[in-house]
Amino acid sequence: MEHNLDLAPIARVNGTVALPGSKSISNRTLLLAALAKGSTTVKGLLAADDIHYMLEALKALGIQWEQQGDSRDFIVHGAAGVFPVKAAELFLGNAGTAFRPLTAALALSQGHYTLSGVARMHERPIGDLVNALREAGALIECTGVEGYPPLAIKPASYNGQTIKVKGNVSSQFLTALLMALPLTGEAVTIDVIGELISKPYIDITLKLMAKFGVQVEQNGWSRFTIAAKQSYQSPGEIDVEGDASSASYFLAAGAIGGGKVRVTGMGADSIQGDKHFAEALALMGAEITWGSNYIEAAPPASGQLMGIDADMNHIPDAAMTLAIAALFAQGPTTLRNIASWRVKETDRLSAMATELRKVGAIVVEGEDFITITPPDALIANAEIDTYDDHRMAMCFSLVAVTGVAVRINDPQCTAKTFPTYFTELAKISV
Ligand SMILES: O=C(O)C1=C[C@@H](OP(=O)(O)O)[C@@H](O)[C@H](O)C1
Ligand SMILES: C=C(OP(=O)(O)O)C(=O)O
Repeated sequence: MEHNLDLAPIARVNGTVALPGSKSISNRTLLLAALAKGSTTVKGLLAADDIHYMLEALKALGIQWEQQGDSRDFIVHGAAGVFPVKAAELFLGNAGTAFRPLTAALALSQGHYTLSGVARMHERPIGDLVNALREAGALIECTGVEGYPPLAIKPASYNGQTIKVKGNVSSQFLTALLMALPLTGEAVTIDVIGELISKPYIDITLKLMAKFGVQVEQNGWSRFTIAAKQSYQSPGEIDVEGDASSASYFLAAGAIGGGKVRVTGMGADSIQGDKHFAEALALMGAEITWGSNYIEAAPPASGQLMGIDADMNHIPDAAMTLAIAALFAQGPTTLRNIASWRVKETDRLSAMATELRKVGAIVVEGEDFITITPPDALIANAEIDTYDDHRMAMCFSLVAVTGVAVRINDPQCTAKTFPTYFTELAKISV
């Protein structure tokens, strides 16, 4: 089903948005709860495609879980490190946070498993994770193109005391190893080869593992050591924070759109790196107010956002939102160190450059950076393609917040992480 959404100019935004659950925390928590001893109540789970794929995969692997009525609270009955089902075919859409961690956990699970996804998932690299696991004895076949999904996993004896993994394509490979390796019960050291990208996502992984009773000794960003004989134990109950990447659209709307916008469900105490998006917005001049469980954004006192030149490696998802805020800033904005954009839901560097030009921006697309010079006046009624990328749809909706009409093609792609996005945007549009 493809259609488009015409967004009329939004004169002003104002109000509060209760954020949906964090994608990164939801999928990690589900997997850890499934691998733990005991039952875990997961409160405030995100309702979106990426989490649906993880839930269905866990069910196919024999993990029992129940939703509590119509709420977003789920009880997951952990299987103490062993998936009960020893042969399964899993379909994981385009959910990196399901695909990568499940690959590692299943490679250590002594069964026959296949993992596949949508066409784009089969273009997203996974070779660095597959090779790290193979060196430790895992039997994993790339059944299409080497280095990419789909994957077929067979039972194998595992023998890795030291595992090396490259860190420069996706941090999800290290996250996957960290979450899975305690299943072996052996002491293991993970060495990260080369620069690690997207570091704050590793913090989320380690903090959630600790909640489930597994400690990792961290030596900078290059060595992680897991002591022997640790196993996941249910913490009883876990609250999923609001999604900090989803927050970025509303905070940017507040900075651009003439009113105050507050997001609740995560704030200064959040374990998500994307909370730092608010600092980048402050650098552009926005008025930001932090609470322990909320962030609020309003336009600069001067009324004019300023362009910035900044490294965005720590917040690759929320950084896309800054590319749109740049349209309303004075002077150019350069977002650097974002090569990973090319291997996400689409080639985001190329997609962003193409669509920003449609609204009149002058854009330089580098291998790992983008420079956006805003036009004097945005072109109205641009027809924005979204490339099956939820973040492209959510980002470009903000064009309407400056009072310029815009058409968003295939807006339903927000279902990956935020199916109710456009309803929430309408609620703060006044
Ligand atoms: O671990 C995670 O939850 C994520 C890590 C990031 O990916 P990379 O490490 O591939 O940059 C991010 O873009 C993705 O949306 C979620
Ligand atoms: C990169 C993203 O997703 P994934 O978890 O599939 O990598 C994203 O949500 O922007």
